[in-house]
Amino acid sequence: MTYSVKELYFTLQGEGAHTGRAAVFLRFAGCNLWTGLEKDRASAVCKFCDTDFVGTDGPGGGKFKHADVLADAVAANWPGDVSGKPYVVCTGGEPLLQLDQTLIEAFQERGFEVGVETNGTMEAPANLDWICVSPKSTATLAQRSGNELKLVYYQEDAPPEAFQDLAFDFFYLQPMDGPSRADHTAAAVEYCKQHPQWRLSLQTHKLIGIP
Ligand SMILES: C[S@@+](CC[C@H](N)C(=O)[O-])C[C@H]1O[C@@H](n2cnc3c(N)ncnc32)[C@H](O)[C@@H]1O
Ligand SMILES: Nc1nc2[nH]cc(C(=O)O)c2c(=O)[nH]1
Ligand code: SF4
Ligand SMILES: [Mg+2]
Repeated sequence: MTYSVKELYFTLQGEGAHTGRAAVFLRFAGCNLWTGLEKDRASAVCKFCDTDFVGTDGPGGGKFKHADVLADAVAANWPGDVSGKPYVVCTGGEPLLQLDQTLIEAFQERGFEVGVETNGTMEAPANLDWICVSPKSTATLAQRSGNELKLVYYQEDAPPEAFQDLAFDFFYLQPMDGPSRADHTAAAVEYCKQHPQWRLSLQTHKLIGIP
């Protein structure tokens, strides 16, 4: 299968339970909840996306005709002279439109742990090492278990109470970025103080200006 990749780069995981961990970010092109075009944002299921996932023109992006070729490109982005377990975060766009067991195995054969950032509308492959689900508005949640549930807050159609009983190890609220980020942050802080099951996830890469 051919994989369409927007960009591929080495950075630190900025969000959630693995915040601060070195990782290769593999951003797949395309999403099932928004076209990625500004003209369609207001009518999309997911209206607050902070990411350009259209096309294959980003750094390290392109079309990869085989899992081994893409896994080699990811491995080439992991520096050879560092200690610790290599980690790849598959994101997008919606990675589960493309990420399959074959590609995950190809990463693992090269020594990588494999994480995913998904909107949860499709079930995740069974061989992933880390599953982060971030539910969106009215979209039906198919992937209802995993390692972390990271809810962008505040979404009128997706309150934390709708997810608090699902089978995840960690529950995070991530303030919605945009013009009202400060208000969303204050509201998330207050919710976490009142409901300690939930922890705050800040987008730390934005705070320090790394990708
Ligand atoms: C761009 S999405 C790609 C992965 C997948 N489509 C998803 O939505 O989880 C990566 C992460 O950024 C979060 N995100 C997107 N837009 C955001 C925003 N405006 N503020 C805070 N987090 C946002 C998503 O909820 C998700 O956890
Ligand atoms: N540094 C960094 N950490 C991230 N964690 C999740 C991200 C994403 O866009 O999926 C992201 C991202 O875009 N950059
Ligand atoms: S589901 Fe994820 S990639 Fe798709 S529009 Fe929403 S935040 Fe962006
Ligand atoms: Mg991002």
